Amino acid sequence: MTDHSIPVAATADTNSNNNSSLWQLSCERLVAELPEQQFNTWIRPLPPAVITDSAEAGGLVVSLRVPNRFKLDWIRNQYAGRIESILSELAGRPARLDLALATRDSQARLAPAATATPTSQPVMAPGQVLHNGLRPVSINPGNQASPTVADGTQGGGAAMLAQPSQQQAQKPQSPPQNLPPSASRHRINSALTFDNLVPGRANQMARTAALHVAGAPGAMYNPLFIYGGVGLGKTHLIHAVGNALLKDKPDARVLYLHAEQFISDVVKNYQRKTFDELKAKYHSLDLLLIDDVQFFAGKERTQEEFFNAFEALLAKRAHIIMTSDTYPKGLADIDERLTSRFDAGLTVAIEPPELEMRVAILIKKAEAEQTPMPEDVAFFIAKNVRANVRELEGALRKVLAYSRFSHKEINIQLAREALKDLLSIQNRQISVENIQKTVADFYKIKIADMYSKKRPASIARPRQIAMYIAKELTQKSLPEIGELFGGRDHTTVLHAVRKIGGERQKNTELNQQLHVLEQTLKG
Ligand SMILES: Nc1ncnc2c1ncn2[C@@H]1O[C@H](COP(=O)(O)OP(=O)(O)OP(=O)(O)O)[C@@H](O)[C@H]1O
Repeated sequence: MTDHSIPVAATADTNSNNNSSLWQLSCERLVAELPEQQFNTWIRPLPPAVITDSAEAGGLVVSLRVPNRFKLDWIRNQYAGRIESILSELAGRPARLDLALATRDSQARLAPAATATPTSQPVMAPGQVLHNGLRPVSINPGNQASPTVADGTQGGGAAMLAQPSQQQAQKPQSPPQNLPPSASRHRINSALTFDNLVPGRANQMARTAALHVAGAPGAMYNPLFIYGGVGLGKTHLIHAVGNALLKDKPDARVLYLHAEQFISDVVKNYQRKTFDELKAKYHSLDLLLIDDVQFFAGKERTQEEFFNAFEALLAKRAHIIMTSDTYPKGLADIDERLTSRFDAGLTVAIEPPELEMRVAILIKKAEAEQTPMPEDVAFFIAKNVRANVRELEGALRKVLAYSRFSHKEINIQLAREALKDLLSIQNRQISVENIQKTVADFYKIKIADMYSKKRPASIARPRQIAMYIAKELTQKSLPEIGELFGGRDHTTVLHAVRKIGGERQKNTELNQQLHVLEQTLKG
């Protein structure tokens, strides 16, 4: 069902090549990063990954099959996070690793990573698409996941990536376990609901608006435009709306799709000259949930077709919810007649979650894995992993795997060990000095002005922004920060933190600048 390849390819060959070269490129990065012996022991012997694009997972699902339990635990524990971030970076989309034991059948086809041929050796049958929703398979090593089979009737990239294995090709295809029978039609991931979306200040407005739409689509807030940085729960939220509406009205015509799927639909229909089909598909919906519309940038034909669908849907009071990494006016290379329409309903941001919300998310996610998480450990992780919820999940996964692998109970010491790479990277990168330099560069002031007593707004404001970021991204206390800003009083720092934090909620441009600065600092 989630059927396009990486990035959007038209032929089976291109898909396989993209698939394989993405994995090869990641291996090249790992060769450069890891000590030779580690790479040769753990990574080189792996068969090439099978990479599919999964709307449910909100990005790429990278399926790696490992020959034994020991290796599985070790790779999951030591390398999974890094492999995911390399692949995400290379593909320009979130990538999630689905690690599992190789079946006997697939073992026969294991080939060393470094000798991967341009065509991958996938472990799936044609028409099968890896489905792991957003439930990380890797949290549960008891799950010896041969990939769950999802509906592949839409055909397309992922199906074309796969080569049949005798045994699997004969298996009857059953619907994925955690999706309702209609899910393939709606492309909604039933695992992403309001129930398991932790509320907090960071998503308050977006969640409230989304609940409203789910209860009365077509009424208020149409279109609803949700924006925010990576991994903050935008995809989760719009799936939640779809699930809530379908629970109430199972016959509602709802469709979730990633913007790239719309692009690839336009391309397909353009080639086949079947625009009526495109219209029939999109113009008849009651609720369209479309993720990452920033991907429409520079795609004129797509923008035109989306404009038509948009107008048709609004005219019949169908609801449209979009997500993006930036607010409508900040979208580059998208026609203004579209961006102004995006802004015509309600535009809301999702912010990075604050500490308490991060703790609540960790506890909830651990509960879902039937592993109680001591509160002090949740605080420890939440204090150290601030970037976004996806990273928080990654850290949780590491801690759980480490505990399981080492047969030790979860406590702060264990979490510290499990996350030591991550912690050392953070400590290295985010110092107050680094923040001062980055902010000074960004606003084109001298670094010395961070410590000076100068008061013109062009200097005082960046200084306040740097203080705010220092409080957000470091463990320093207010007096310590004040000291590092030319011996200022802690009340000055508190004033800056409150002022910039408050403005951030209302001022989209400032919010955007802060996102850029935070991402830069987090590397
Ligand atoms: N408030 C929350 N409560 C529980 N889980 C959350 C919350 N916010 C995000 N998540 C989880 O974090 C992960 C990333 O969320 P999601 O994919 O929705 O992010 P996104 O904003 O769409 O990111 P991207 O822009 O990279 O696609 C998902 O597993 C999601 O379930």
